[in-house]
Amino acid sequence: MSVTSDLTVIMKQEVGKAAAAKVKSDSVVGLGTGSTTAYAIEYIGERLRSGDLKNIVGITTSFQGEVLARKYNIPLTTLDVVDHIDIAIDGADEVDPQKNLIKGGGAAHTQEKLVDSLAAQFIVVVDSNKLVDKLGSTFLLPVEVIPKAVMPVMRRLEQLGGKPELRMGIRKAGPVVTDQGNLVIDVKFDSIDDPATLEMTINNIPGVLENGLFVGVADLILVGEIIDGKAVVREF
Ligand SMILES: O=C(CO)[C@H](O)[C@H](O)COP(=O)(O)O
Repeated sequence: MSVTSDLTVIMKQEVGKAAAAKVKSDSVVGLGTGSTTAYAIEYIGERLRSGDLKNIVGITTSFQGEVLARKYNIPLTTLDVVDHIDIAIDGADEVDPQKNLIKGGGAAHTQEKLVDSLAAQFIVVVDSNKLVDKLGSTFLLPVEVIPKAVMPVMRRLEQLGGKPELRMGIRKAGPVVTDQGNLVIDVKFDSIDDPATLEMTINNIPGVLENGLFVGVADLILVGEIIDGKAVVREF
């Protein structure tokens, strides 16, 4: 492992721990997806085990989150059963200064947007590499589509100025299939000037389930940074 990736892991751990510390007893907790949120889930599990945290239930956003929640003995519920979520913790692929996000690096953005946007407080956990001045600078925008809609949606995304490509699996011959059984198109936009409009425009294309722009959803961003060789967590 390189020095850079070691530091990234430390930032992710610290920010996950800081988010887990914000969970209160007797609450419903949205559990996001990704390697940073995985640390938050682990630390929530540790707090439950030590007795520091009591009587919480989690709502997961992916198969990955469900496996982790079970591993750390976090009781789970669903949106069929509860009518509110007190706090949600989730990662992001890009965060802009207005707290708008690109998500979906793990192809889980549809369930993530459902859970994160219902939470009274949505906390985003990222390392400092995820901060950008403008969304779309470093990461492609994920769009979940039903399988039959791939080609028409790609053509429409091109008309909108994007360069779409179907997400292919790593160590899998074929496309990535989401937890809902759909496919993901990743789109490069040279410049996302108006994320709110683009989010709505893409979601209006027939066959699109959800895209990875999260505009006006996040309440608090926790950023893991390395300062003078030490991991610190900054909030904004
Ligand atoms: O949106 C997501 C999954 O769909 C993740 O939260 C996002 O990709 C960040 O993941 P990581 O913390 O592993 O960098």
